[in-house]
Amino acid sequence: MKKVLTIAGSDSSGGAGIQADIKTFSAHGVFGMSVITAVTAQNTQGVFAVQDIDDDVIAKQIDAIFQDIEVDAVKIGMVSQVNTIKTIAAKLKEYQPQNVVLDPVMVAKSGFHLLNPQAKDTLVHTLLPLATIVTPNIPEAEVITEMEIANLGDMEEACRKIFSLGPQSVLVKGGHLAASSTDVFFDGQAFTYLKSPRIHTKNTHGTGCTLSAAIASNLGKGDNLLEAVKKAKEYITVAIEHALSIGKGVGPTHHFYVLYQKGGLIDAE
Ligand SMILES: Nc1ncnc2c1ncn2[C@@H]1O[C@H](COP(=O)(O)OP(=O)(O)O)[C@@H](O)[C@H]1O
Ligand SMILES: Cc1ncc(COP(=O)(O)OP(=O)(O)O)c(N)n1
Repeated sequence: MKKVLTIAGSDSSGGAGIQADIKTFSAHGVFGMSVITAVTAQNTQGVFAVQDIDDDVIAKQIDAIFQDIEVDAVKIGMVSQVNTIKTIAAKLKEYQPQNVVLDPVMVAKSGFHLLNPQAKDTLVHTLLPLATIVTPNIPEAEVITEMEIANLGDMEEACRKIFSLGPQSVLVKGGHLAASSTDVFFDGQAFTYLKSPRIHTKNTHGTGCTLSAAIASNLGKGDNLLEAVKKAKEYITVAIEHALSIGKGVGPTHHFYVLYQKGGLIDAE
């Protein structure tokens, strides 16, 4: 079985962060592991408190996994502090995992800052160059590139600018566009538009986490970058179509547990 690690924050309500990642990994038939960077008190209405985990405990979680288990892909989500980011970057350089998906989480949909604004430059200059793929949403891409993004042409330009910072590829996500939900993928050679119908739902908590965890799962299973991104886009579209009206606010995406079919276990390589 392929083994995929998420390095991210905990969402107590289970819609985003570590919890969304592990659900996504299970739905993809890969074995999920976690390094927790922060604990949030969060629900469908907002984020109410954050406790960052000490750097040495983050480092020891990473060591515990890599010194024992072969890791096929890593997904990185919420990493709020400068020292957290530096610790993770040092460990990635030490263990050299094959596939690194970086979701540069900055602000939750509720408006809460999950990245300390002072840590932005460290994230951009220390973690981005280590990523196989980086997956900013439009507001995050705007912060990284210091440009406004209003349409697909702007998303292409942002992809180029982010690519020049060192990752192997870039996916600018279109969930914050008004009219469509087209994501733009760039691998340094060509642009690919990943289109999906705009789903009219308020329940989109955890969409970015789910998408990046799905990409990591697919890369861990051996897909090339474009295949991994295309399949992940299909997965998130279905997960949003079946999003759950849980709680009083923005409900979470729904994950499908497809491991058991017709009474048997499907091949979960
Ligand atoms: N209403 C929607 N309908 C269809 N796809 C959506 C919708 N909202 C988000 N998505 C998709 O979900 C994925 C995550 O995007 P986005 O919501 O922009 O990320 P984030 O959660 O980081 O803000 C993207 O593939 C995006 O196109
Ligand atoms: C602990 C934690 N990590 C990341 C996020 C952001 O998740 P995202 O998928 O971008 O979805 P929204 O929260 O913005 O709906 C989070 N909220 N919590």
